[in-house]
Amino acid sequence: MIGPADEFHVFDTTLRDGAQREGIRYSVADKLAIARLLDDLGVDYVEGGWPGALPSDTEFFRRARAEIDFKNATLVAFGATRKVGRHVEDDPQVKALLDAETSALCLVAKSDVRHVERALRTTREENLAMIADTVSYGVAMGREVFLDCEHFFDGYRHDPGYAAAVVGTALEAGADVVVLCDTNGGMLPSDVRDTIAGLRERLGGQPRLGMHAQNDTSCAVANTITAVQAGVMHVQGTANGYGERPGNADLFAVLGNLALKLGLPVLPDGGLAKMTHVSHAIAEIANLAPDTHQAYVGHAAFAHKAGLHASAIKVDPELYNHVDPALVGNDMRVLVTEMAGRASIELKSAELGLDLTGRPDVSARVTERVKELEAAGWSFEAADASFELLVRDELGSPVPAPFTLESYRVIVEHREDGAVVSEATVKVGVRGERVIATAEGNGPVHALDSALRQALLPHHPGLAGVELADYKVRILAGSHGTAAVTRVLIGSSAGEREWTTVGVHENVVEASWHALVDALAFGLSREVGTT
Ligand SMILES: CC(=O)SCCNC(=O)CCNC(=O)[C@H](O)C(C)(C)COP(=O)(O)OP(=O)(O)OC[C@H]1O[C@@H](n2cnc3c(N)ncnc32)[C@H](O)[C@@H]1OP(=O)(O)O
Ligand SMILES: CC(=O)C(=O)O
Repeated sequence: MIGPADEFHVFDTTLRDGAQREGIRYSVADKLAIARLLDDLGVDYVEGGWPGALPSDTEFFRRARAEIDFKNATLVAFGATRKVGRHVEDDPQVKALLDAETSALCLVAKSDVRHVERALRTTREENLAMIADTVSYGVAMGREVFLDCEHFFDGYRHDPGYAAAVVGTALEAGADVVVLCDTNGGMLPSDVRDTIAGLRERLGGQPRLGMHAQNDTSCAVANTITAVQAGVMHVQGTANGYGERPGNADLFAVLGNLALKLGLPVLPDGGLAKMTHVSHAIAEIANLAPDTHQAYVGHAAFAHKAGLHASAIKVDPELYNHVDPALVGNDMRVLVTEMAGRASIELKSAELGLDLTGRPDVSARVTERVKELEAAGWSFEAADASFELLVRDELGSPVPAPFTLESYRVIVEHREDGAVVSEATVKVGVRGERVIATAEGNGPVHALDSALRQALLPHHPGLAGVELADYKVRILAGSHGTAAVTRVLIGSSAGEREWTTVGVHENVVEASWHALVDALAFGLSREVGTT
């Protein structure tokens, strides 16, 4: 049923439907940057927004014309069919659409008779005339015209004859593709399959159909793939599934599935491998955290936690990956947690450059220590640096401690004027010298960090480049009669390099101290050697 691959369209609506997501507010510069990323990825169409409705979209089209030299994509302006009772030539919104000077237009039209009668407050015939007039006018103006049939699936269920008449009218008027929209996002794949089969039977021939799926049942990607299997030759989607309400079909999952499962060459050579980068770059521009667990492109899309998975992956990564992560520009990772077995430990160590081949004693001891520590509240999943220190320890080549601790002390002072100041004193041995240093900070950990650096810096100048970038605390409820403990994760950075360490103790300051000392020791071992 899948049509010819060279006729297939990938139509991105990140800048139109994607911008309808709560919390997203793109500037014109953001939109231009996203359009460039999508063009570079290799989609066929980029729907840029609604000129005439949003002043910033009008401005976007003006600047895109002047500033972007599209290599792969055609820019599309979105708008509605003419207003009820208006001549299409006199409709200011239609004029604004044409003034965007794109070679392609996407018109939204009503295809559910209930919307025609209640929302447009007009007749069935007038709606068909609005569609025919606007499509044929766009075609006469030399534009490629797509028609989005709003609420097509609900409309077809309610009155299949009318919904099919809308599609037929648009095709007769010259629409290049008529897009069936699940606007309320309530369909299941079986609804999509049966509706498209019924529509094709009514229309006969090879109607050029597309699919636009909202994600209200979490089926938008599945519905899009089903529509392709049912014969549509144009798919719409948005980067990371951004869109109105729960969103739209995630374009990256749609593309991954079409290319890697159905063998459709949906992107130019090399495009698929750009998906992970493009997904994350667009999330950054949208000012949203990338979804770690997003299919294909999420940081955890190929992250394996269970020991049994790792033991098979060690033999052959294909055994537990549905595709090679490199095909979509992603990486496989092995996570070390209490669910790890020896294979997880060996794979993770290899990832960190530590070869445990021929050292089953070390893998076994590390596995045992990880399980014990995780049971006590430690978490190595995000703390690769602490894991590496532990493995080096068991390998007999520990990272040298940059100092020996005599004692530390922290006080928190609440002053009469309401100011709260922390002060820390550390007494340490560094290269045979006893050093005492005191520092203030805006919190106890900051004060400790400052005092420790003050003591160490003259002997370890490399520490100057190490920064504390993140600090996370979690109280873990005690189990089996034990007291609650505090887990601290410290994220550190030096230039481009970042690492995380973990500390656990009943006392938050002591937990922080463990994470801090490991952070500095690890940083020194990487940045400036340990001498
Ligand atoms: C399913 C979708 O997501 S489609 C994309 C929807 N996107 C947006 O709505 C974002 C941009 N929208 C806007 O800026 C505004 O809604 C505008 C500029 C389009 C219209 O604003 P207003 O003129 O103030 O009208 P309002 O939004 O209240 O109502 C929409 C009007 O368009 C009419 N309309 C709705 N769909 C269509 C259509 N397919 N064809 C023609 N007219 C339509 C409505 O009947 C209503 O007409 P009325 O003014 O005679 O009552
Ligand atoms: C056109 C569109 O965004 C919809 O029907 O959902």
